[in-house]
Amino acid sequence: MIHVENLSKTFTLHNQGGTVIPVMAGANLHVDPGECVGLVGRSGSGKSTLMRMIHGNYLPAGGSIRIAGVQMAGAEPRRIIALRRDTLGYVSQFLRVLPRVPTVEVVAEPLRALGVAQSEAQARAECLLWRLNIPRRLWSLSPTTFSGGEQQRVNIARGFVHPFPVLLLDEPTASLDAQNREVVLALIFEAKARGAAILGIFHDEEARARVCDRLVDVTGFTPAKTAGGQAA
Ligand SMILES: Nc1ncnc2c1ncn2[C@@H]1O[C@H](COP(=O)(O)OP(=O)(O)OP(=O)(O)O)[C@@H](O)[C@H]1O
Repeated sequence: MIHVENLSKTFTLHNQGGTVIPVMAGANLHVDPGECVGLVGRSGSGKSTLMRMIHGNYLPAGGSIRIAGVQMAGAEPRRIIALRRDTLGYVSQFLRVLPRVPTVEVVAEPLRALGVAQSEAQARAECLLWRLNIPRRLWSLSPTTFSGGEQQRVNIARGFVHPFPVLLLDEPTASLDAQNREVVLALIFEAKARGAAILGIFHDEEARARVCDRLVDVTGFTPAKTAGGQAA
């Protein structure tokens, strides 16, 4: 479902004399349906950068990213938007929402974008908010004033409300207590069981060991390591 081949990335610092920083070269990975792969590597090795390229936020310098058969690198924006709507779910660490939109609508929005009827979208959103222990009295309020852990759970509910075939998870258990962490791990197991291909960054080592089938060390994709034609 996710196929990354010979991917490279450079950042150009336009406000610092156009300095070009190579951060990744020769990155290869794949994630099959029903599999959860964890990205590991020291801080600054490029885990988030790789995830953002796969989500289509960062443009690679070279190489290929195919998701469910679609070539992401260089795809037209409307193709990327369509892929994110149908196929590619993403749970980032931070919730970004429009002010004044009630929490239940924030969670139901991915279903509404797919044309799911309002009543069904709302019911599915409420079910996830209930599973993730967001108090019912908060469902009609905007999540902008919620605690960090509550916002993260709203983000997770939004990412799991539609059975996306591909899921990118950036630290999904980072600010959660033990009980909610178990709920998130259960959601990940359920997604794997229905055949989702999942790529995640988990600093929570125990969570990583429990849900990941394989680990990919991004440190192997740093340009210094791949210089001279060494395989990554
Ligand atoms: N927008 C950007 N502009 C310039 N450099 C960037 C940008 N984003 C990331 N980098 C650089 O790319 C490298 C990889 O960063 P990245 O955030 O992907 O690492 P990471 O492995 O996710 O780190 P951590 O585990 O600390 O979150 C770092 O050296 C970082 O400074």
